Amino acid sequence: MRPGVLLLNLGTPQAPTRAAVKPYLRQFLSDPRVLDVAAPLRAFLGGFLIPTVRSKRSAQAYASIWTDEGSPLLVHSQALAAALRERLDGLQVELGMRYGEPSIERALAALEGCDPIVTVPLYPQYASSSTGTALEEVYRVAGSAWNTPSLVVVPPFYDHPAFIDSVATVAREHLAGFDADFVLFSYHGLPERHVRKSDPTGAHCLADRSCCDAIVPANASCYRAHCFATTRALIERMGLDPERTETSFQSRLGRDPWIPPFTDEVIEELAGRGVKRLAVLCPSFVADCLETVEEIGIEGAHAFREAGGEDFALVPCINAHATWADGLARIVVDALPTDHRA
Ligand SMILES: C=CC1=C(C)c2cc3[nH]c(cc4nc(cc5[nH]c(cc1n2)c(C)c5CCC(=O)O)C(CCC(=O)O)=C4C)c(C)c3C=C
Ligand SMILES: [Fe+2]
Ligand SMILES: [Fe+2]
Repeated sequence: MRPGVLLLNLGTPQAPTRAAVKPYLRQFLSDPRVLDVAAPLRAFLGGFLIPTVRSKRSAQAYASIWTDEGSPLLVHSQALAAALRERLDGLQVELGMRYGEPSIERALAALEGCDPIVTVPLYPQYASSSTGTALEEVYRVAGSAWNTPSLVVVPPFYDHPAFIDSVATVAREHLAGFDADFVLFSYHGLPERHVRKSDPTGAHCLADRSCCDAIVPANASCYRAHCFATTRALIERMGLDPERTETSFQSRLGRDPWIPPFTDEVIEELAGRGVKRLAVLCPSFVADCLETVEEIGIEGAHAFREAGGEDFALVPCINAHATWADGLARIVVDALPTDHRA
């Protein structure tokens, strides 16, 4: 049988309007892997309160980044799927979004008859609220078919050379002529509780400041450990002075403790410490989206200048850059059973 490829990403509203953002937030925040509280509380917070309160501001933020082709996350993810199709002659490549359209169900229906299906969660670092929930949906849908396909799942690629090279290449191209005096690696944040839950020993993650200094069995699925591993690999690959870099976490939501330090606070502190030319990379996002373009590129840049900084450069995500499309094509081919490789 012929193999297929399923790219997974988060999903995005259909339009930058309150009417479209509200059901998107409702679906997203009703996910027990995202809001991991008792079901009645989740139904109230995620199914009603947060979408109601947040949808107006969120729709305005989406409107500020929307393109003629649509939401950046969807546009870049579709471009990556197309670039992969070109490189994987003969393989069917479909994009499935965890929330909204094109859904995982629709993508798997389009891949009917393909076997195996190489499944690629487009998240470099593992989190239950990103990779975990997308894979749970793939297993549910694929598992309900009469002829269940074989699935080959590409593992988190947080320090894979193809990913690290791509981020470094885009950064080098984008920062040519920008003499950064500090580089910030800003990752999507996560509640601390989620980090602790990913530790099978229950004793390692967040127990002390060095828990993410290396990947060990206890933090093999720890999002924070994966993020720090990405930072270490990028510092080395980009030849940066570690003293002129920092890792921080953005986009926190709600009142639970999220993993520090927080990007918005770090950006202001850096300006206060005399950093003038700040470059920011967002290596937990493979595709540019609300969290990179608006939160960092608009809000972060504004906050940095208000606090005394001079120049701010947001490095774009790897999107459908040729280096990344080449690298991902290699990752897919390497994941195929040997009798399917060209
Ligand atoms: C990079 C991986 C991601 C993790 C891990 C993640 C966890 C997580 N997110 C929320 C809440 C929100 N995230 C939102 C947007 C958003 N999140 C990711 C990725 C991860 N989230 C992306 C790529 C995007 C952008 C989507 C787009 O359309 O561009 C939003 C919606 C936007 C907003 O209103 O701010 C929310 C809400 C939680 C609670 C969480 C972990 C528990
Ligand atoms: Fe998120
Ligand atoms: Fe950890």
